[in-house]
Amino acid sequence: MRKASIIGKKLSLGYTKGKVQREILHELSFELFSGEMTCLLGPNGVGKSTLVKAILGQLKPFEGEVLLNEKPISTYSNEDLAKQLSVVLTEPFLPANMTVGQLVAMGRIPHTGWTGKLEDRDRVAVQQALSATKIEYLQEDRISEISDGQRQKALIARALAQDGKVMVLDEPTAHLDLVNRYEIMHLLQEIAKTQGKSILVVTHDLEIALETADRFWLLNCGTPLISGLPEDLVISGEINQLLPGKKFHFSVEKGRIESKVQDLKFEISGPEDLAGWISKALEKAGINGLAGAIEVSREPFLIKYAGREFSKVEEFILAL
Ligand SMILES: Nc1ncnc2c1ncn2[C@@H]1O[C@H](COP(=O)(O)OP(=O)(O)OP(=O)(O)O)[C@@H](O)[C@H]1O
Repeated sequence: MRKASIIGKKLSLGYTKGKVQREILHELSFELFSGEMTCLLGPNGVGKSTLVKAILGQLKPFEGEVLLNEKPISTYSNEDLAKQLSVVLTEPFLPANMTVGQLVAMGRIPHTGWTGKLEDRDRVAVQQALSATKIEYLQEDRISEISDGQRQKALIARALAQDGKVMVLDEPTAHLDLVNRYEIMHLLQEIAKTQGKSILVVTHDLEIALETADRFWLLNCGTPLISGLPEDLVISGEINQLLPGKKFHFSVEKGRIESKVQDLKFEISGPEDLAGWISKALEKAGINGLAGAIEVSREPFLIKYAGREFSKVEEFILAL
């Protein structure tokens, strides 16, 4: 039986300026389950951070309520909230001289108070967090002297040391390279599974989220929040809510976003995956159509066109 740590009930959210209320999100309902990493996706400005603020109890809803472990979030004291919810923000201020170990120990503040005096159980929690994020070896290093990916892991470790059931991360992979982006998202999914946490990640990284997330929340203007397994949303086509324009769609076969008209412009015979890459390169080169068919083979890779053969897409494009 799945357990929801956070439940949103008909939430209407927005901001008040003077006496004017500006509603951003209308009557959203959702459940954030334990043991899962949920990715929240949606276009810029749709209200993802606004929703996160409400989930963290930082923004009072115009209507509806957020329940944390079945109790309205508004009834929790700040101290109790800090024991239940941990947050990793995009660009937090970090004192450069602090070591990774000290940073992670800060996660224990809700348990130790501001004196920061660690008891044995706090030290155990810090070590467990360093070990879960695989950064024990960085414990004595200064945070100004480690890489962006390592710093991100240290921030995740701090949130883990806090030991709440719910972890919320706002774009934790922004500024990271591809390998680090995969690594961080895999790590978060593993933590959700093994430690039974509810992890909510706000991200624009659709392809990595597809690989790693247990669940997607899709947010779009004026529509209810869509929650489901990423695979179900791909199969049903609901994933295209993220690409509302006419230009792009999500290719179910290729598992990535592509231009809708791309494959129609060229007549390419041969393996479909290779044809897709050739078509993409031609389009990028500004070639909108060709008279005659292109033939492509895999081993050896050869493009045949108008009686000539090319072993690289670049040579082919130069010859056109
Ligand atoms: N403190 C605020 N006061 C008033 N309006 C705000 C405030 N914060 C955000 N907004 C407005 O709420 C809307 C949603 O913003 P929000 O930051 O939640 O979007 P987002 O989906 O997180 O965007 P992005 O993907 O660009 O981070 C925007 O129109 C924004 O201008």
